[in-house]
Amino acid sequence: MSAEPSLEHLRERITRLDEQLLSLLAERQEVAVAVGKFKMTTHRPIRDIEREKQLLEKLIEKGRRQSLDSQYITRIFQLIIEESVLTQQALLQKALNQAQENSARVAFLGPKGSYSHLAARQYASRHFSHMTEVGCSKFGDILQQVETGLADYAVLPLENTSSGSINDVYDLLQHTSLHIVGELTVPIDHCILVPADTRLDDITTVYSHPQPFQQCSHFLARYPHWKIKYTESTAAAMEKVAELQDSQVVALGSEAGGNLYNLQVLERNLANQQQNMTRFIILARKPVKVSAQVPAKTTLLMATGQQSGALVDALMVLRKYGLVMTKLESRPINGNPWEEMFYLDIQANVHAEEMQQSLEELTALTRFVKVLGCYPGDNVIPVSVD
Ligand SMILES: C=C(O[C@@H]1C=C(C(=O)O)C=C[C@H]1O)C(=O)O
Repeated sequence: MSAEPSLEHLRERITRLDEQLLSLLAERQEVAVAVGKFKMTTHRPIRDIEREKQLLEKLIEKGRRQSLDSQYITRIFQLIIEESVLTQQALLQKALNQAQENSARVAFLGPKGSYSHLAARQYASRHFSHMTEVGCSKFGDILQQVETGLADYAVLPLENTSSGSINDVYDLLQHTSLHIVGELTVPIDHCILVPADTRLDDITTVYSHPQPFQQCSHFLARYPHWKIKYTESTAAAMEKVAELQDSQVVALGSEAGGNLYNLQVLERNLANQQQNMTRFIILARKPVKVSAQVPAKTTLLMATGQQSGALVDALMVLRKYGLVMTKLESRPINGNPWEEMFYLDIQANVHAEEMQQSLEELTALTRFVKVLGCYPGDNVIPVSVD
């Protein structure tokens, strides 16, 4: 009689396989770094879409023969390739900017566990071997820490796919002396975090930052009796809920953050948009050079005159030079009622000929233009095979 393998035995096998996967991922990443070094000396672009397509095609084919779903293979390898591309980008950037920082002081919103904290950690893991965390309680303080030299980098959320632009941050950018040196897009999965066993119907009070409340407004509309309490960050909400230990009082925030406060997930994936993501920017006192081998983004701040068609005229300059604008945002100018400041993200390196020509023409055409920063784009658009 052959005995069925025990659950324990099966789980041991899974654990061993996961460890092997991990070692293989680390080995692949090492090879990607070697490829990055090769590209550095041969001046080849980091991304090779054709190679990625061929890889994926073969993997899907081989996977199919082993009964693995093509969507599953695609998702996994898109993620692996993204990590490989971003690691190579960071390598080139470090060499170009002769960055010798092994350690950096990074300022972000909130105590440990906030989304900004998770973003800061993610950025630091790719760029520095050690990060000193500088948690701040206000967006303005984050910039000030770096402006005054108490920190080296500022991490700020700029826009979210559910709630749109974060206006307070845009307004602060008008007055900062710092430069944008990087961007980072982080998936945001809002969860109801609880200190003890509870049911949704038993909840009376929810703590969080205004942003998650906005991003989860459809879900929250189902529980109109819940009392909404604002905190300065999601981490501050978790801290509060962990301290109160009342099963009727919960926080809205990330699972990873909740783990740090021993809170459990009662409900997840609560944002209005299925793909809820926040784009963060990284700022420093000195601008960075962006290698011509990596995709660059340039962010401009611009005030046009108020004559008819002033904005159209400015945008026509971009069209003339074939520049792609990925974002246009307008914000009021403090003290000048009804006047607007425009923020433009352009897919180009500030040193590219067409960008320099555009800047020259925009300077002549508008009241004010300032380059807020030129930085490597982190949006690695995944290849797919149809
Ligand atoms: C590793 C390389 O760099 C990039 C990353 C790839 C990968 O991780 O498989 C494939 C192609 C490139 O876009 C490479 O060129 O081979």
